[in-house]
Amino acid sequence: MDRSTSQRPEFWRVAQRTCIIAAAVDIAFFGIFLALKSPILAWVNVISVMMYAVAYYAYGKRMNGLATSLVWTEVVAHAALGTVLIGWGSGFHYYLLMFIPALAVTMRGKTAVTALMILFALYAGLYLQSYWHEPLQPISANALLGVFFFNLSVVFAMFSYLGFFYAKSISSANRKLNRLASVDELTQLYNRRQAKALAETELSRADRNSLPLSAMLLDIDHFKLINDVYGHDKGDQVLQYIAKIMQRELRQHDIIGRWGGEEFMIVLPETDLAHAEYIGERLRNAIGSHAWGTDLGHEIQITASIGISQHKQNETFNRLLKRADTALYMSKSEGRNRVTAIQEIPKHIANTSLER
Ligand SMILES: Nc1nc2c(ncn2[C@@H]2O[C@H](COP(=O)(O)OP(=O)(O)OP(=O)(O)O)[C@@H](O)[C@H]2O)c(=O)[nH]1
Repeated sequence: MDRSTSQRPEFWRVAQRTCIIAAAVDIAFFGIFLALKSPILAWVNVISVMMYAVAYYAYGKRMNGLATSLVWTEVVAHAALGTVLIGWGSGFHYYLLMFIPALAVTMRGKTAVTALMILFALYAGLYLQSYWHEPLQPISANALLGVFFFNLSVVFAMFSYLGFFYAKSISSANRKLNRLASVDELTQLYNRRQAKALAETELSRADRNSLPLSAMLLDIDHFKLINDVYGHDKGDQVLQYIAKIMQRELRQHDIIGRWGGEEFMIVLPETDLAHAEYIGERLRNAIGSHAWGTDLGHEIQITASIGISQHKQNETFNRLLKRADTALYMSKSEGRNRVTAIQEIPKHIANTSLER
């Protein structure tokens, strides 16, 4: 039927649920029209209930096209018969209006415009028919008023239900999009863009409140070797598990982001250099002491190198990160599996063109 809803099973679940509501309304109508001595309309409702039962079953079996056609046929036929038999004042035509949002949401472009025009023609045609012709089976004015309010209430309730459903789908789609835009799929940590944005917010907060803050870069040692020897999947598993270790070892409000392939960036608010170094050691130990089993049946040693620096009042995030990066470079060049915390870039490194 459409492209937009084909990937949204919840849409079809709502359509299926609507069949139950509609069938319940038709059962009520069966009683009402028998009481009003309108047997034709009463038995029309029995056929409607049967159609909704088949549509419900078809939605359950994912025969969405068939189910939707049945619902369409029932609503159009019911609205037309109700209007022709007891008049426009019955309010049966309101049910047709429920197709406006349904069509606009589920169809696209010319198909949607054509379907909406057909719906308009049907609605206007029904009005003109009742304008030019008297109802075939009129009921008393009071009964007509009762039927009108019943129909109005049902349509009101269904519109509200659909409105809440569409609003819920939009906000859940937005949440998914935001998540996709800010989270790294493999590790479920913040991606680089989001980690940087959050880090910059924390930096301003630290500046405003004169609080210490440290940044840490953590890079897995010889990761290429892990991929080469044990395969890319094993490499992915290692990245995922290291993300878990970091989440376990760090505080809730620390920012952990995947900065690049096998490199992670961590911002530790309200943490000075000495304390950040202690946390870095704790992380390094947790990674190094973990039993990393392999499919080959033996364990491998995985280690990480860490570089840390503390934020200076009013400096940019890039400057802070540059020092943490230099510290990481020092950890790597001094043999890896170590933590280096610096507050100034050593002269002998500053004088060389360090580009990592
Ligand atoms: N499995 C996996 N590997 C990745 C991913 N992203 C990057 N890598 C790999 O990470 C490796 C990084 O290699 P290098 O930059 O040479 O670093 P290294 O081998 O860890 O060496 P040192 O950092 O110097 O200890 C490369 O082989 C990348 O292909 C990923 O998402 N999954």
